[in-house]
Amino acid sequence: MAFSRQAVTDAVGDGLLSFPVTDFDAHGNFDAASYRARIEWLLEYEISTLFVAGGTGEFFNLSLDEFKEIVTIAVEATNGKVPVIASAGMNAHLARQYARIAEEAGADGILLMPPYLTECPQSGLFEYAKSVCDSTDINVIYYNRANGLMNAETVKALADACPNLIGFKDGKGDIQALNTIIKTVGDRLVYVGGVPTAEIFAEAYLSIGVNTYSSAVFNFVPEMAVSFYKALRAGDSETVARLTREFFIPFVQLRDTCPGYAVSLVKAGASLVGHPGGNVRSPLIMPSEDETRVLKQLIDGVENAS
Ligand SMILES: O=C([O-])C(=O)C[C@H](O)[C@@H](O)C(=O)[O-]
Repeated sequence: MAFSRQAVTDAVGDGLLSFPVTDFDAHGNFDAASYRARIEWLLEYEISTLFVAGGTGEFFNLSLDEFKEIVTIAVEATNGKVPVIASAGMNAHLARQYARIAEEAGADGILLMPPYLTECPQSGLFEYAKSVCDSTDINVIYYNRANGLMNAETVKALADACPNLIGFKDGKGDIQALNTIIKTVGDRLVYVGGVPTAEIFAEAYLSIGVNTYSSAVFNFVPEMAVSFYKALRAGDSETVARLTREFFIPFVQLRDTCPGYAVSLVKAGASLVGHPGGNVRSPLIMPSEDETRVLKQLIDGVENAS
């Protein structure tokens, strides 16, 4: 852990958050050299925190050994420039193992994913998250998504019980529920916008006090992603509206044609801009040639405009 708890909290709560894809070679194996080069490239841009092996990094498709290598490389390549957060999840037992690996590799925290597959009562979600928080000294950010949605009372109880819980990442986009959580728990936690293609929600997030979001498109249009974030925070609504119209709305339309494209299109985009990371692993699939052509036009559009 290279940063103090306060420094990690500040970084996660203010600035653009990068969620790199994970590099695979032509045989589908983790490609360490390519991944290291990707992290070094992304660090040339203005980001506040690096979240490795996240959803966009195909956490759900990685072995424990690959996870360990990914976190180790990310910590080395980042070299204390920004905090590194790695994921943890699947079930409480495995999540504690991921947290231990992340901590030993020098990560500053974990993004705790919802439990795998099963429906969960609020008290069970509380126990799941608390057992992981209790097992580690590093910071924890809970990812509120899918079957793991917590209500305001559960988040509040968790924040009271776990001093190392520093943040709450929304992955649902239910503004009423998120606003209730923020107003109930207050500034004890930092709040992160984290729906797929979070930029499409960024204005709504900001209006209720969520200053940061995870950017997957930062993987292939980093300059534009940083410009969008800066325009948002500076109140430049004209730039925000233009980029939303010209890039994010058509991107989200393409994304919504196939489940999993929030990740697959990002991998395709990385290849298109000369930073290939191989193909996604199943159960995800890569976009077709026609879809990749549409994506290329969107990328060319923002690159020509900047
Ligand atoms: O784990 C992840 O990759 C994410 O939380 C989500 C993405 O970065 C999402 O916000 C996006 O697609 O922009």
